[in-house]
Amino acid sequence: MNLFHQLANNQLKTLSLVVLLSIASALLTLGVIAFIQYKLLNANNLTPNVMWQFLLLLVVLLAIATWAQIALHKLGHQFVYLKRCQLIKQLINTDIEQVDNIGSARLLASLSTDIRNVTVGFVHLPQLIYGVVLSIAAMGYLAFLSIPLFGISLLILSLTGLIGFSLVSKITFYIKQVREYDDRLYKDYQAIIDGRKELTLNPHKAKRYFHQEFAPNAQHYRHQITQADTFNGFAANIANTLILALVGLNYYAALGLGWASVEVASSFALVILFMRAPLMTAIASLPTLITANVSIKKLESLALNKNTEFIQQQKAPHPFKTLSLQQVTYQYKTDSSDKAFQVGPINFSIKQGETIFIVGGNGSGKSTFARLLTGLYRPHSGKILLNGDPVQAEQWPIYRLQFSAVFSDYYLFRQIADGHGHNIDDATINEWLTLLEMSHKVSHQKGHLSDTRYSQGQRKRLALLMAVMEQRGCILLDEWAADQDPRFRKIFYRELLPRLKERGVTVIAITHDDKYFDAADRIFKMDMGVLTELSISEQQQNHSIFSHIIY
Ligand SMILES: Nc1ncnc2c1ncn2[C@@H]1O[C@H](COP(=O)(O)OP(=O)(O)OP(=O)(O)O)[C@@H](O)[C@H]1O
Repeated sequence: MNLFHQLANNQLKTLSLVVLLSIASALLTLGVIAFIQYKLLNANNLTPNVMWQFLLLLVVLLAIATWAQIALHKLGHQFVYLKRCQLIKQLINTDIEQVDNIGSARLLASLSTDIRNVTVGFVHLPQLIYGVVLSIAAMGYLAFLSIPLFGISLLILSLTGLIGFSLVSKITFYIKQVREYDDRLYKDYQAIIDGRKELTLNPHKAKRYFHQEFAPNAQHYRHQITQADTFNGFAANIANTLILALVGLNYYAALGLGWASVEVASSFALVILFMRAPLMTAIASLPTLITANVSIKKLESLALNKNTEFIQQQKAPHPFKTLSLQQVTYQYKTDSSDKAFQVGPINFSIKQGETIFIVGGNGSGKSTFARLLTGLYRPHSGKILLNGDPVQAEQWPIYRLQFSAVFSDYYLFRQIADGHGHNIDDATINEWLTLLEMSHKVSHQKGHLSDTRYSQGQRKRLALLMAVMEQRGCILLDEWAADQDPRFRKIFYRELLPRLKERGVTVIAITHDDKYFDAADRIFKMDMGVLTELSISEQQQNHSIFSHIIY
């Protein structure tokens, strides 16, 4: 079983202890039955001494059973904790292209649903282990009591197992479907939460979304889970009926056919009835265990990076001096027959301290180029040379350390840290908060911003603060000024960019602000994935000519 494999690989010692304790607990349970049978059912034996022995047996059983349960619960929760940490580290180490392919809804579904399913599976694992161990031990005891009656029991229990097995494959099928619909429901939740403004303004659209998207998915989910539960209930009822049939058959074989004495038949009935409850609980726990297994497979299907360690920087990267892209191409994957968008072949060279503007129409490939340049996407062909040396496959994590960025879909963290993850001194943070005209609004303590709930323009200023604080050689800004008011836009182009240049920082800014094109040392134009540098004369012409060239 997959769940068991993973557990065994991770926690072999504790798992062995838990299995031993479960066996001991099951054997002790049978010992209690045998004790009742041989000592308490005999009036001559009923002395205080025997009762003390009985009490001692019960106390030992209680202690061992409790120990087994606690050990297994601890083991299960420890496994889930480790799995959760491992998954997050894998996600951090996974290429952004793969993360984009999976999509945030599917990832969130896995991080919440799959982890929860695995947890629930573990909570039920003790019941399964206990039920199976007790049944095996009970069968051994039955064989000891009477071989012919044991033969009948084995036959009936094998039949139960066979029917159960065929039902389990059906239950597994439906549970897999349920998990697929979980993904779809997460997508719907995300659309409804992210699109809440649009849906609030247009209740008809909300109603349509509900009926056409959400409700069918929720109904399919309900259908599949009902099927899974129905088959599981059927499996439990069949097991229950066959066990009761076994009791009747046992009496028939003993008394009707004379295969055993009435005492042996009664002992048989007692053991079988005693075994019934744990066995039924074990069967009832099967769907949760199947679900946990489906979830583990689902987590594996995300194909996250196997590396569960944070990428360690062996040595500091060489300071950025020159960067050059030679014949670099990148093409998106496509599911449809449409030709996927491609950028390149791109030839692009820059030097430290230059201020570069990238201009181009919507969808021309500027943001794709930004991801390629910063190493988030890897070229499909061509070479990237840093300080004259080609970047090798294993060097991408080090290469990325040259850049900090504010992408158009940036995320604003509260932690302020330099490029090595260390705290920044307050004076440097305050200097930039003042330059960004945010010092009256934001405070910070121990490397944390007091808040991040500001206007779009203000949040972007804080994102720029974070990028500058990283103190990397090259800052990439994707339409940073688009959310700024005209006054601050001017400050950005006329004061902040020159200040960064003075400090030797290379700035690559994607922009549509033709009014400030003179703030750039060089301007590149992206058009349908092709990047070309504008000549000096083109750069010196007024912005109306730019609008003609670019748009
Ligand atoms: N994840 C993706 N999968 C497939 N194609 C994509 C993906 N992201 C972008 N594209 C395609 O790449 C093209 C370029 O997108 P990109 O975001 O680079 O343009 P842009 O120049 O930054 O546009 P804008 O100015 O509107 O931000 C788009 O037309 C789109 O078709």
